[in-house]
Amino acid sequence: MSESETATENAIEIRDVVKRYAATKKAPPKLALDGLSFDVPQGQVFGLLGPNGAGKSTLINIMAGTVTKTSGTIRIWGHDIDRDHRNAKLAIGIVPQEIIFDPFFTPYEVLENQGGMYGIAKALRRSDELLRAVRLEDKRNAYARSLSGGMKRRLLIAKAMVHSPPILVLDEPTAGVDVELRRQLWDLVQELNAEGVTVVLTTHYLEEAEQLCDRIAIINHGRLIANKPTRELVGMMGEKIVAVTVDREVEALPADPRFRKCVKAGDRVIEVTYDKAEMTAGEVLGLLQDQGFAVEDVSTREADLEDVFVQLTSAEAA
Ligand SMILES: Nc1ncnc2c1ncn2[C@@H]1O[C@H](COP(=O)(O)OP(=O)(O)OP(=O)(O)O)[C@@H](O)[C@H]1O
Repeated sequence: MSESETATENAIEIRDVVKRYAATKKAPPKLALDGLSFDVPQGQVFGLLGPNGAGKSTLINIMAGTVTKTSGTIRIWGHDIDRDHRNAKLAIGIVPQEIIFDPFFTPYEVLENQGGMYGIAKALRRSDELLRAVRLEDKRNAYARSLSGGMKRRLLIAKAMVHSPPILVLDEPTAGVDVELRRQLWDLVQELNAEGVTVVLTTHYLEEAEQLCDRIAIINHGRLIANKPTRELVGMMGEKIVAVTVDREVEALPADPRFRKCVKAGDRVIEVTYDKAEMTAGEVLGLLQDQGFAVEDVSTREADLEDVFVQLTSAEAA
């Protein structure tokens, strides 16, 4: 971080941001962001979630300077992206969704070129250090086109960190990446965060958000519908789910006013969602038995982020 940079408690402040895409021949105008406001506190791993088309990429592209917002303000590390574009840009590193490299550059050259673009003197560049950080030192001089998909993603992260920004934004960092590689990328994100980098990521994998993020904001139709510490969000519903295997095929589902949800989760499996404050798993089983089901097996789980996400986004759609 250079001395000219102003630290604030929030790494990013988003206020009343609206983005309206103009109509094209093929599509009508689209309100992609509808007055979005939230803060990303410094030092956190912050998850930005939402269904397809919610507006996540639009927001990231506005921060990256590739999409112009219609109105509202964004401050990055205290710098307004319109009035102090240069410092705002220096404070953030963005890893885009698509992987684009010139196939004939080596990882080392990709990082050196990026350093040059930021005007970093050759002696001050950290290309080799970054290659080590993303475990690509042995690919230093290979053509970018010969790297695997996961290696390319790691190189993109190194590229976004060339100017040592205090904030790193990753748009779908693990989309289409296998499980082992996903874990490697998670480790990398956690290492960077432990070194003090504030990380913002969008993801479709709710498990990823639940494991990595300190705080999660959910957007839907360009509006904020939740913004809470992950643990609070997951615990929000206080719901529990009990899956009961019964002795025969389920034809008619049992009913009780206290069941939040009751669904058939297999030929002989009934899944009941209930509120821990209202009833216990034992009472659910008792009710099932009263209604003529003999219980063969039972498993329970707490509601997870996926349940919260489905509930919040479907409530909005209703
Ligand atoms: N250049 C554009 N012109 C017109 N409409 C656009 C443009 N880019 C995005 N949109 C529309 O704006 C809305 C938000 O899109 P955006 O890509 O920001 O969503 P997203 O949350 O990132 O979704 P995904 O997870 O699928 O990338 C969508 O309805 C999309 O079709």
